Amino acid sequence: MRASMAMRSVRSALRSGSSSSPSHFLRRCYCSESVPERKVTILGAAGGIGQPLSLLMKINPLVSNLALYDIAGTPGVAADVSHVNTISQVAGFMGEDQLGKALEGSDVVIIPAGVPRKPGMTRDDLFNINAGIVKSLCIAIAKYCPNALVNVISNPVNSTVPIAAEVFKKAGTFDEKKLFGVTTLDVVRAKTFYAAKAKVPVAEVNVPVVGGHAGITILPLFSQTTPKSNNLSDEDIQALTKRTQDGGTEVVEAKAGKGSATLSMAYAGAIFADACLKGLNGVPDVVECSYVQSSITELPFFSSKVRLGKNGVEEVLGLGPLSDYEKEGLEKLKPELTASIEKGIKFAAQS
Ligand SMILES: NC(=O)C1=CN([C@@H]2O[C@H](COP(=O)(O)OP(=O)(O)OC[C@H]3O[C@@H](n4cnc5c(N)ncnc54)[C@H](O)[C@@H]3O)[C@@H](O)[C@H]2O)C=CC1
Ligand SMILES: O=C([O-])CC(=O)C(=O)O
Repeated sequence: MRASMAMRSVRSALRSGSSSSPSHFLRRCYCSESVPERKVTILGAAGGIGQPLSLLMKINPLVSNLALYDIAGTPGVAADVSHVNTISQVAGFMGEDQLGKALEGSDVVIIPAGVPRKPGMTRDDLFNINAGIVKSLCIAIAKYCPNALVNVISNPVNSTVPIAAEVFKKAGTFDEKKLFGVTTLDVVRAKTFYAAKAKVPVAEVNVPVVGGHAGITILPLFSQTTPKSNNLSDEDIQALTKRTQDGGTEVVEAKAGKGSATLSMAYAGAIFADACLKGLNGVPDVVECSYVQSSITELPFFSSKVRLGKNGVEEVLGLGPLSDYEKEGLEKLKPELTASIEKGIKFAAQS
């Protein structure tokens, strides 16, 4: 009796677009309902994010094939993850000559490849190394799985997504509906910090986070939070905004030279990839924030809520009503975000 109730709730979670519920996400690993075959490839799978993300994708029942690629270390990660008794088949790929095989037939490619920050660095300080890594991986994506949805995690996301777009344009495969910068961790943080401050159940909290993914370009819209709390002052909202903007730095400093967020990022990346898979599978009303090609502001790339569907982005949703504080934050972020976008485009054009 209890088992059949559990299966019913698992099945309804599979159908529903509420991809952000952690309990649904974990319970679904016991589900055997038939869903389309889907291949997910992780590029950078042996890294700090890549390993836990590989595990989380292994327990996602929407995944039938999981390809784990890195320049080193993937045989061990793949062997380890492959012993988890869930339905997906796992294969490890190592080195550039195996990249094509890792990508072939992929529906969703997740890119956490690249170097992370150390204390004192900005995300933009990673540009010189990560821009080239993302570029070369995107050249391979254009060749081997041009129709895949691409989830870019590698920083600086504000620039690496425009780089990916330029690579795909050059290859003639660009589809703006299929390219995403993963900003889910900003949403995850905003929800966590807000729930703790407002003393509301964290699982019920929703906060859109718009703009980009670095410092002041991260703009949480706490005025649109649900459930609404009336016990927070303007100062509280400003402090929550700042903490969300500095969330990455908080982790970088706490790790004291041993990298940046990996576990919470793997969780966030798994939520976003799950939302992409649900959209591909035709689940209605799947909405997540993501950094995409956009016309909701004058900036060519912008993060906002997007509705995901069978072809990727179905609709880029508008910003909704903003408080005066958020309007000010929006204007302040535009010059930095514009410069990061231009830097990415210029790099792709020159290299
Ligand atoms: N979008 C977001 O919210 C977040 C983004 N990040 C970013 O994610 C990236 C990865 O972070 P970590 O996993 O902590 O770093 P890490 O150094 O632990 O792992 C990176 C992995 O990428 C691999 N790699 C390097 N070049 C590669 C290539 N050409 N092809 C395939 N794999 C390659 C490395 O071998 C390594 O295993 C960083 O750029 C970091 O800033 C981190 C946290 C949050
Ligand atoms: O802060 C970093 O370098 C990693 C990152 O993007 C985040 O944790 O949001």
